[in-house]
Amino acid sequence: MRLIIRDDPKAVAYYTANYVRQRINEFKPTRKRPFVLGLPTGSTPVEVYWHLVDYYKRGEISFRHVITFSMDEYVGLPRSHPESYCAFMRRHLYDHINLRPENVHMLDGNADDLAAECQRYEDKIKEVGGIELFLGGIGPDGHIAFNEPGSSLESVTRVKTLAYETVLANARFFGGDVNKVPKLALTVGVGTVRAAREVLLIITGAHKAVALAKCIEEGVNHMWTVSVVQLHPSAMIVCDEDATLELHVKTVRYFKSIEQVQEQLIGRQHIGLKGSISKLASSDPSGSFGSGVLPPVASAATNGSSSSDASQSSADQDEDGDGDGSVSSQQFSDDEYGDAAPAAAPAASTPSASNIVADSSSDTHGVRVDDSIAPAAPVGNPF
Ligand SMILES: O=P(O)(O)OC[C@H]1O[C@](O)(CO)[C@@H](O)[C@@H]1O
Repeated sequence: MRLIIRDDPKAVAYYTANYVRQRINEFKPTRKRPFVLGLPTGSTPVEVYWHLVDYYKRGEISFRHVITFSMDEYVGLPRSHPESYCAFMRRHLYDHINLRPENVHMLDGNADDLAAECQRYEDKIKEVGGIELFLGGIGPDGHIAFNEPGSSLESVTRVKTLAYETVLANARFFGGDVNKVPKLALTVGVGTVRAAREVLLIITGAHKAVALAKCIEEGVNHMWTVSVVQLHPSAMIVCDEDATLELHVKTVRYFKSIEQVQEQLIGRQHIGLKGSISKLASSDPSGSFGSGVLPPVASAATNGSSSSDASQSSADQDEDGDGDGSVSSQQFSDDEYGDAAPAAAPAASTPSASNIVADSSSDTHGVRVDDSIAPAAPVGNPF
């Protein structure tokens, strides 16, 4: 497992969005070989989504051949309700990028047969070849998706009763009224997340510090379902300093030093995704640590790829999947099948990462944008 520690939630979002962009672009998805992405709701990923929207609008990424699966959904809440996870995903991401509607998968918490709906979801994930990257958040009680304490670590998509702690935590989205928070949800299982080829968790805030400590410093335990990432061969947690408050100093130093040593010994340019290493830095032919003084971890502004190295911009993706290489930027914006993908929101209503303001009192999952450029947030007609 890798633990990436950044100063604050903004830097966490920036790192994570860059990582997702690089993973998708490096994968070079095609129609025949799409990139399958699992996505969370909650306040933590909001700024990640706005960065991704921003990258899409700048032509640095395409979602044309990306298939998404949302992690969970409340039971019984109409999809048109602003706090349904369907509405949330549309508001913050889906309505602003070029995902094909048929590639967007969400659980239906109003299905007549909830068990059948969960089975349908699992079947669909298998049908598309499994999830390549599962982006996840956690609750303060250490749940991943809505897999509350005590969930089977082998669980798959199912109906779950929410823990009181989760209901309390989510009451802020329902005017602070716990009675308005749905008590049941559909959620992918712990096993569903584990089956993904890569898991990336974002954890911010002091209120999640105990959960992070349980996840990293103690054993795999169904009472802290996030701890299952210890068993995953390709898992990464990106957290902020506040979330490390309950970790031992030694643990924090250890994970920070890994990043620093790698940068000094290998060089940022030689460290690929998933921590892969192409070669050692030529500036240190002896392979030694030199003076032993480690360079500081770079700030968020220099982390990840720059827009110019956008890991083979999405324009490099082979649109028809026949392996014949790149497409032009014109092809990039066309819809080859005429089945108009969700149009990008007009510039005036586009969320911009640079305009994001922390606002824990807002009802927009703790983040708001300058009203003059806030997304129109069309909600209602679910995919
Ligand atoms: O990011 P927040 O607002 O703390 O919420 C995290 C929550 O969102 C979820 O992703 C629910 O979908 C859970 O993992 C967790 O309960």
